[in-house]
Amino acid sequence: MGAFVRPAHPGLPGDGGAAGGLRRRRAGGGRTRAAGPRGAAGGLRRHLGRRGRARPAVRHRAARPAAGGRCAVYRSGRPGADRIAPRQRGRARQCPVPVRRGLGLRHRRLPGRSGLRRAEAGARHLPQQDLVGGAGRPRLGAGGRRWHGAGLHARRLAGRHRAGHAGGQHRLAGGGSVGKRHQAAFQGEGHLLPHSRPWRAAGPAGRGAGGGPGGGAAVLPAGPGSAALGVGAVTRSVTILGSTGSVGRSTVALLDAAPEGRFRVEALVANRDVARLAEQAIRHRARCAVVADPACHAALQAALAGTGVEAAAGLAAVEEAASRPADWTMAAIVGAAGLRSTLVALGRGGTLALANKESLVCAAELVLATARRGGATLLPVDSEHNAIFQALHGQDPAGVERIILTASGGPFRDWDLARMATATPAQAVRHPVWSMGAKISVDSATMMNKGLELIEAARLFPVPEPRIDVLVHPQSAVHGLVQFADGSLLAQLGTPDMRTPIAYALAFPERLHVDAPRLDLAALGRLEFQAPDPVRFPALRLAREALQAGGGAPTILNAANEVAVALFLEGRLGFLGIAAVVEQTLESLTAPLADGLEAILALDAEARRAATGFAAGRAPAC
Ligand SMILES: NC(=O)C1=CN([C@@H]2O[C@H](COP(=O)(O)OP(=O)(O)OC[C@H]3O[C@@H](n4cnc5c(N)ncnc54)[C@H](OP(=O)(O)O)[C@@H]3O)[C@@H](O)[C@H]2O)C=CC1
Ligand SMILES: CC(=O)[C@@H](O)[C@H](O)COP(=O)(O)O
Ligand SMILES: [Mn+2]
Repeated sequence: MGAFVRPAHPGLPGDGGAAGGLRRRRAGGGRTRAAGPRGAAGGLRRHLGRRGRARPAVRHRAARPAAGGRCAVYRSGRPGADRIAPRQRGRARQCPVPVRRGLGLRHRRLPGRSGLRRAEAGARHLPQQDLVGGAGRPRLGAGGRRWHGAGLHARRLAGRHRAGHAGGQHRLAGGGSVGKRHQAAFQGEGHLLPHSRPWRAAGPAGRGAGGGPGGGAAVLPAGPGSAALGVGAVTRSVTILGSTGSVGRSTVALLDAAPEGRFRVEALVANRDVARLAEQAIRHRARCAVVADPACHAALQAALAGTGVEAAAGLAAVEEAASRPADWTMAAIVGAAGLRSTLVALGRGGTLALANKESLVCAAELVLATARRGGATLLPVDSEHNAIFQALHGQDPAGVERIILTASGGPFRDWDLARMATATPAQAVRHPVWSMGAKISVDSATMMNKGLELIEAARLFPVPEPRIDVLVHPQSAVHGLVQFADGSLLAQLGTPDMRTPIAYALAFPERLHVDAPRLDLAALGRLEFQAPDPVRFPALRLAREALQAGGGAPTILNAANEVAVALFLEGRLGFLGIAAVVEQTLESLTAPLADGLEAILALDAEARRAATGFAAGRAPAC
């Protein structure tokens, strides 16, 4: 179908061949043709079998020594070819917009944020954190309304998970049901269906967007009975999971700016930043404040003594905080460490604003099924997904042809591979546009962030993977685009300030006033777009391949990446080693779609062990 192009990959001494492993395995190391439309995913797919098919256990493959390799790029062979059939792969497409270089726009960073934060959810923490089988398991669905899912998405989920949901009519926001038109138009992963009617305003808090009794659609905009909040006079209760981080603090800043009485804080959760957590909790008179690290409990108790704010610590306390009734919950814990609390919040209904993309990457089906079961409304906060969500607002999904995620290109956008091999943590977290936590900043530097976002988009939106593109856009003014059947391209633009997408989720379907700098297009002058470089940024390809492979591959990808990023930040792995370790881990393990939380966490832990081993086997700082 598509022409097959092989640009030379210079490789590097000690580079683990991050650019070529899966394909090398498939192609036998030689020059080959693309393996048909699904070519890029063939390596993983062959091991995984049909997506979602139950297999007894994780399989290990013997570790192969990685070697520098060459990288394949697939390009669509004819104009519009990748637009025709959902299953065709038109990858790394040439950007139709002329490419220009050299213009930058700096994001006004949040005051007080240091550039280099530790990786809170890194390799060292997560497996030990009692994520598997620990105390306080989420009460998934307990007390929640039953999901009567039988529509397109419901059936797909039920097919992959033996979750026991059956029968009934899957209702969309606005009271409609998933129709044949949707099924015909979207055969992909998408679960966030904008309704063909304009989305409606909020109903009683705590109710899902299911549209009526027995509803409970997961990632839907408001319908009757929706938990979407609006900005009316009623006080809304808010919980922030990860309140001390970059997203958490932007969320608190919106609460600070809101009129008195508009929002009330139920719970705030952090890992170890007692001082900031206590300050936030006291200022907003939170009902409770929780640190995940039990070692910080005494300090938190001391900081909150006499304030009336309840202090708690440990994983069970984090989940208890997430289970408290709140109209709106921000999921902004970094990494898969945020999965359990995200599930707990979704399981009790209400609105969940999702920043924690890793949860969706490692456990999409479970997250979405839990949201449906709980009757929760899931609103995307990640800037690109929020932009696309805005562009989809009121649109008929049948008319959506393609979605485009923009990427800044990160701090190493113009670096060659030899220079990237020398990149330090301090350089990697210095994002050219956004001010963010350390982990996501490194992800931006490798472009794994865009890979995770690709998977996130495929899970959220009714557009299959081949019709999700990534374009490097250094100004980060255009956050996401949707292309429609009539050729229209709708985009959301704004200055790079997370308060804007968070506010959209906080007030949805209305809008809050946000004191973010306005985008000055005349000052900006021009917008540049270019195709990502798959040789210098193999992580994006790995994520696409994991998405195509399905099964447990995205879980493995995410876990290996978290390990590799944490080791990089600790100075124990070179920058190029991040993608190499992820690739080696993906090659070494095969797994079907994990069925249920414990299986997902077991696979996550297995991938972390494998990734740690691969990283240890590399020369220092490679
Ligand atoms: N930053 C951004 O602009 C964007 C971020 N995101 C996503 O949002 C999430 C958060 O990112 P960001 O705010 O940058 O991250 P930060 O590192 O800045 O903040 C992470 C937050 O999570 C807390 N935390 C870390 N580990 C745990 C744990 N095991 N249990 C409970 N709390 C924990 C931290 O607490 P403490 O401070 O005590 O360590 C902190 O509050 C990530 O998934 C990221 O991908 C998505 C889009 C944009
Ligand atoms: C703000 C946000 O959503 C981040 O995910 C951001 O997009 C990261 O920048 P990159 O585009 O460089 O990954
Ligand atoms: Mn993003």
